[in-house]
Amino acid sequence: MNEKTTAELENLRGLIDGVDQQLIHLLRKRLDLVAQVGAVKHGAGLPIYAPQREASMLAKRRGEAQKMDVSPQLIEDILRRLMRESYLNEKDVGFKQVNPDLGHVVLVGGEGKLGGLFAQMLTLSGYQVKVLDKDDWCRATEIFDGAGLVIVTVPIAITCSLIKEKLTQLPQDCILADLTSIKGEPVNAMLEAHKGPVVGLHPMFGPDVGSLAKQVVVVCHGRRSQDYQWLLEQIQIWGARLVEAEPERHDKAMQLVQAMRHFSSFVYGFNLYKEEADIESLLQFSSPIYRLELAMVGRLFAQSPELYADIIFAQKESLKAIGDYLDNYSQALSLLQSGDREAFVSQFKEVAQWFGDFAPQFQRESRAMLQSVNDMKTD
Ligand SMILES: C=C(O[C@@H]1C=C(C(=O)O)C=C[C@H]1O)C(=O)O
Repeated sequence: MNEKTTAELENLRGLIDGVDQQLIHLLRKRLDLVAQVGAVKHGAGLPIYAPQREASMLAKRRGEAQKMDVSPQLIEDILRRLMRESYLNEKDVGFKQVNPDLGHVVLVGGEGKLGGLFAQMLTLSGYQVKVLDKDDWCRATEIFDGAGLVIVTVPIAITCSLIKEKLTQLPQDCILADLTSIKGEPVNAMLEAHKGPVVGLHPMFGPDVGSLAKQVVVVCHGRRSQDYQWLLEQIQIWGARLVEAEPERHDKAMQLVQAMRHFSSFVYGFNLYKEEADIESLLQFSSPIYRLELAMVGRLFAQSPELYADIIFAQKESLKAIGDYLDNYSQALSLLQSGDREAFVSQFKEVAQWFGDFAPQFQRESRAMLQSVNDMKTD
């Protein structure tokens, strides 16, 4: 590089640094305004997450960006990231308490990660939370006395027996709820053990989400839904979206969404291990989609084997879904073995047609994810 180029670059880079510094000031200003919105909403008992405001704001900013020859997608990406920050900051002000007259809440298994998240959200909403974990059963009568809500969040394998054996003497009008990732058997066990209000919940996210905004919680109604309506409202104030489902329909979906999905991620990792793959060099050669796939598989092995065993072994019907997958794999493999390229292409088209509009939708969604995977690269 000659001196002139160096000087020119230095000058321009100095100007860019200045713009970036202004951005930090603007970000600070925006965070302060959002905090004020948070305080107003908290006072009025409104959830922070306001999807309609977001949609109309994004539409306006996209239009304005376009007029200034700035990519609409760029401003949308930036604003979405900023809005995520807004939800995280909500924890500083706490949440409206929908039912101030409720007695205390007991979290059975509250020392687990998901239990911990619910304990935190309930405490931030003004409820008194007591945790009952493995070693506390000797004090159970005292802990349950006066409880308005009991939430069971123990490993799936022991959920039903624990409910049937240990939760039969709860206060009459106390709400009994669970967070188990299957719903049929736990909801039945709760209905059997307790004659008061019962509701099954399944948070469709892990305990490491920073905020519940936009997350989904499945609700399976048990009994006396008017008595736990406030709890559903409370969860919505945390920003989550509720999806009501019959336990059977939920459990059937879980055979694919959880058991089959996690099991095939497990097999993917198992196969890499058996093949003695060199992850370092695979990463070097990987396209962003492959890296994303490795991230999905790798994160499984960063978590508890017991948790995944619980999820995969939860329903014996999942064996059928997983067996079907193996059959379909073999069938597709035989296409390959027969060298019938035409047949493969026509099978591909048939599946693509079945995906319909979802296929291009998933392509758009993954494009954004792949770009952020690429942004994360540092070497
Ligand atoms: C700040 C608000 O709350 C949330 C955060 C937003 C933001 O960061 O711009 C927009 C909408 C809400 O989801 C608001 O309602 O204006």
